[in-house]
Amino acid sequence: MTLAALGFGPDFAEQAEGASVARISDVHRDEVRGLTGSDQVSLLLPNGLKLRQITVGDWVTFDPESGLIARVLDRRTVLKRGAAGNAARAQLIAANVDTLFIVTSCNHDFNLARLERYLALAQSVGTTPLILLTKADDPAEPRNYLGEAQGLSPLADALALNAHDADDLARLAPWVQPGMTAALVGSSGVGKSTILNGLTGAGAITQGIREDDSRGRHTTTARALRQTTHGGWLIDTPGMRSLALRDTGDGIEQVFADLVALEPDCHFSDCTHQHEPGCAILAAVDAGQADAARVARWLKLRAEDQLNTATGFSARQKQKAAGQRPARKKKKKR
Ligand SMILES: Nc1nc2c(ncn2[C@@H]2O[C@H](COP(=O)(O)OP(=O)(O)OP(=O)(O)O)[C@@H](O)[C@H]2O)c(=O)[nH]1
Ligand SMILES: [Zn+2]
Repeated sequence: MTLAALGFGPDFAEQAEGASVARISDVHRDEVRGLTGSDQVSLLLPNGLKLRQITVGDWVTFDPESGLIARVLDRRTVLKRGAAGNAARAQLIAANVDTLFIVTSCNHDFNLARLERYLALAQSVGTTPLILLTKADDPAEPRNYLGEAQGLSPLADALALNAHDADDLARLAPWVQPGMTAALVGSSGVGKSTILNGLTGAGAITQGIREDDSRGRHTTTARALRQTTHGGWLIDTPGMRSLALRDTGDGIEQVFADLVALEPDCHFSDCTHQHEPGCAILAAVDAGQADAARVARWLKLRAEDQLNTATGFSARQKQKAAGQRPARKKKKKR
């Protein structure tokens, strides 16, 4: 396997300046592992680098003698969420992800608001979203889930599949070719492990570690970078029960671009689109051009993002306040 097949590119090579590099494959409380293309290595954190500052998918330079990490290379993309119990503190989920596989199933898990949340997350970090609807083989479900998911946003496509079916899974091959990285997100029980096992050809070995969490629930806690049979990479992010948005304002604007475009037509510049006279959004709802439920989901998502982002006072906001262009914007254009 080559470094290029692991996703290493000229942007990382330039930063590494010839030092030994590894891609982080596993982050556990007591062990960090990486892949170098030829080896799997055990890595140590230097003083000053905290476990929560690195994540699966990261590229690092390290000392091959000691295994000590020297530096974490600037990420192309990074997925994060509000930490459990404290939404304003960011928790890293995965780095250098090209495609976000947003997994839901054709049953009670299917939830438009949650899908919009994940779409906003994908857009805000510049990863390509793909909605995967599992359990499409369930005969008890007459609802047109695929149609509803495809209708959510022109930014995202959706596929319906049976995660146990090899031919269905083979349709995901274009997103997991050598050098490419996809990450699975979605609620517990929707089929992420089934997709991971199917695409990596692994059985019980990569079944993840099930541990009792504090609430006595069983959740897969292993988060890892695994190679698929197509040569590319897949990151599972199990046990993500909640997804608190922070710092995804850009993504929300893109997912609801049609509504955002109407805002300048509101009579009041600080219109909340809830009761004001002359509101262009309410007018669009009345005229049947906008869906009231979708407008409500948009306002709720935006309020949540603003709250979490403001309390955290992110680096990006600071940059914005200082009149600088956030670095992330530039990267999206590649
Ligand atoms: N019939 C059918 N069953 C599926 C499908 N996908 C997953 N399942 C089943 O649904 C259950 C949950 O699937 P998992 O793959 O463990 O779900 P998960 O998303 O990894 O769940 P966590 O590890 O808790 O995050 C298992 O019993 C799977 O066999 C599908 O497409 N069709
Ligand atoms: Zn308005």
